[in-house]
Amino acid sequence: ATVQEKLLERVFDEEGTLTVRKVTIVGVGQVGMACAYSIMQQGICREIALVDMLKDKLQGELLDMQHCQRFVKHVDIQASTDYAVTANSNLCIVTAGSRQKEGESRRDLVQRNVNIFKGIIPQLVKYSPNTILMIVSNPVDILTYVAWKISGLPRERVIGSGTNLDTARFHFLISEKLNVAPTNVHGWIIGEHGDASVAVWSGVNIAGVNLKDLNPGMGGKDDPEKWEDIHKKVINSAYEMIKLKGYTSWAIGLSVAQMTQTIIRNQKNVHAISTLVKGFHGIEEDVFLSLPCVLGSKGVMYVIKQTLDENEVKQLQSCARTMHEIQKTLVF
Ligand SMILES: NC(=O)c1ccc[n+]([C@@H]2O[C@H](COP(=O)([O-])OP(=O)(O)OC[C@H]3O[C@@H](n4cnc5c(N)ncnc54)[C@H](O)[C@@H]3O)[C@@H](O)[C@H]2O)c1
Ligand SMILES: O=C1N[C@](c2ccsc2)(c2cccc(Nc3ccc(F)cc3)n2)CC(O)=C1Sc1ccccc1Cl
Repeated sequence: ATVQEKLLERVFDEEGTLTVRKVTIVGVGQVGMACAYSIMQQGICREIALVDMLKDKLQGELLDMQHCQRFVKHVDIQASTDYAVTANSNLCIVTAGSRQKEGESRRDLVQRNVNIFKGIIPQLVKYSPNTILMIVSNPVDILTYVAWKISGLPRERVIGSGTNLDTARFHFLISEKLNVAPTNVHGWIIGEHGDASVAVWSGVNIAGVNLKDLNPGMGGKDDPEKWEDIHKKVINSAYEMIKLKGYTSWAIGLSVAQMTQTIIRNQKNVHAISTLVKGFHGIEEDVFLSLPCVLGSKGVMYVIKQTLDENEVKQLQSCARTMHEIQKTLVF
């Protein structure tokens, strides 16, 4: 087998780049507007459609975005509570959802968001049957599975933002420790987005130098340099931000804009995104978790077949079982 065949599991053959470039964002809250602003500011697409339930907030955000036109490359922005405004989108980003209520169980939150998705996903597919769906709403891995089931779209066109943000925070924290730019820190957080994510320490490298070769205890309990604290900080800093400012927006906005650019421009960059992982690393269930994927204008082109150590595989399979258990209780 060639290196490419050993490295990449093909999901589908590419069909070339897009002509019309339109992105829809559902949910104009803190995250949705950070995504919209980042995408506009980077001139990634020609049209942006905003959808929400709240008419006034929608109208207010539309005006504010339109008043940016003097400062950015031209982009047509439309907003409506009517999904017709989303027609012919290449990518629909879903940030709509409701937050966990005080003392609410995760399962109840999920069922509430499933009910919200039943009102959103079919509308998006009705007006843009060829769209890619990118789910950001939490719990993102389960809601990406729910969007896939409700939409009936092929697996390559339904993705979740997954651990793309977790991995970006991971790179930043390692860059601070090593005094090397985050873009030159290579390594992946995979599996479930959030608290139960899996840091692939065996793959963290700078210029191809594996840090674990320099410190075999890296990521473990008895590591004198306590590198595992970096992964813990990826998780704890999210809670710290919620405590300090009540939400998070800027990093997730830029993380989503980066993936949007890869898709709209068919750039084939690799991102850790939530995708159907059945068949990978011994996972047998229909669950969505994050693995490094090659993204293009038609969605997931390849999944990277990473070499994981026994502990990393065990953690990933545990995430898969958790997802499957919760998915079994959902009512569509
Ligand atoms: N995946 C990640 O890395 C990540 C990071 C940060 C936040 N998030 C998630 O993003 C989601 C949004 O966070 P936020 O801070 O923007 O919340 P928010 O409450 O500020 O915004 C949510 C928006 O969704 C809208 N909405 C609710 N139900 C709707 C429906 N049925 N149709 C259309 N719009 C609807 C609301 O009106 C609101 O404007 C949350 O689930 C949050 O957990 C995910
Ligand atoms: O930066 C965040 N902020 C959120 C947030 C934003 C507005 S309200 C909560 C966050 C922060 C902290 C915990 C948490 N947990 C959660 C779990 C399941 C849910 F359905 C919803 C939220 N979510 C949403 C979220 O996913 C993130 S990234 C994140 C969270 C926890 C651990 C690691 C990372 Cl990289």
